[in-house]
Amino acid sequence: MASGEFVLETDDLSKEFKGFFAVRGVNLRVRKGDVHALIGPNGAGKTTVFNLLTKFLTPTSGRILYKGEDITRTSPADIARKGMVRSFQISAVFPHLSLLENVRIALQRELGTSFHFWKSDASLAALNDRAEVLLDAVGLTEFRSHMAGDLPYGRKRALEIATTLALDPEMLLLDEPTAGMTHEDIVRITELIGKVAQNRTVLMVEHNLSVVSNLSNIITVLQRGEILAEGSYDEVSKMPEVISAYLGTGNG
Ligand SMILES: Nc1ncnc2c1ncn2[C@@H]1O[C@H](COP(=O)(O)OP(=O)(O)OP(=O)(O)O)[C@@H](O)[C@H]1O
Repeated sequence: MASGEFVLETDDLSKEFKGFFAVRGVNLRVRKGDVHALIGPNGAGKTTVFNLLTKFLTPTSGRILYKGEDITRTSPADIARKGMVRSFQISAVFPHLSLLENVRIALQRELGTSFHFWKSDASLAALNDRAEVLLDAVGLTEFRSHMAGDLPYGRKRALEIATTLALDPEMLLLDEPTAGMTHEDIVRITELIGKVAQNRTVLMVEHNLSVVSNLSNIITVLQRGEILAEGSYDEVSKMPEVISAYLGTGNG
């Protein structure tokens, strides 16, 4: 169904690697305003689905719709322009520039600025103000003059979120946002995602189930490339088929 209710939909999406279906017949429906998590045991196909949605991979068959529009063959850059942005991969952090400069560059990129426009002092000041607001939103104001490369890992990811937010995406795709983080960083980034999700739609692949239960209102569980279950965390975590998939004893 291509209605306004769903921001992102897949229609019988499949990806085959030399006879092996990493993703098979997936019909994903991401509702506007939801924080939707994609979970599943190792090898379930989460990363492949994510890469299909963000156009890092081409589907073997099926369609992807963004706000009702077929984007199956649209380039990642064009999709970003339509408002769907993948964090952590797209937004490069420049290690030898300060945090403020990193966010400013992202803002300039978003605006597709002509050089001349930004030559005026007023527009440069406006850019600085917006960069400060974004740094504040991710809790990095006190580090604004530090070089990005000097930041610890968790804060670097927060900076990446700030540069992603500079694009003002309607829909944010997060690929394992807490991977490799310390407990303290996880708490901080979870809070941050909760905050930035307030006026957007978020789809995230996440291994940490406590992060999933804290943040997402709907969860799709994948197993062997197919959707096994869907529902709230409370619902899916009680389903015997989900429990057995996670215990590695499920036979589908
Ligand atoms: N490029 C590829 N060529 C061949 N097989 C692949 C390729 N990419 C993924 N696969 C296979 O597809 C299946 C799904 O992989 P995928 O990485 O999507 O799973 P995942 O759910 O993200 O797993 P994990 O939790 O371990 O990251 C796996 O069996 C994997 O070996």
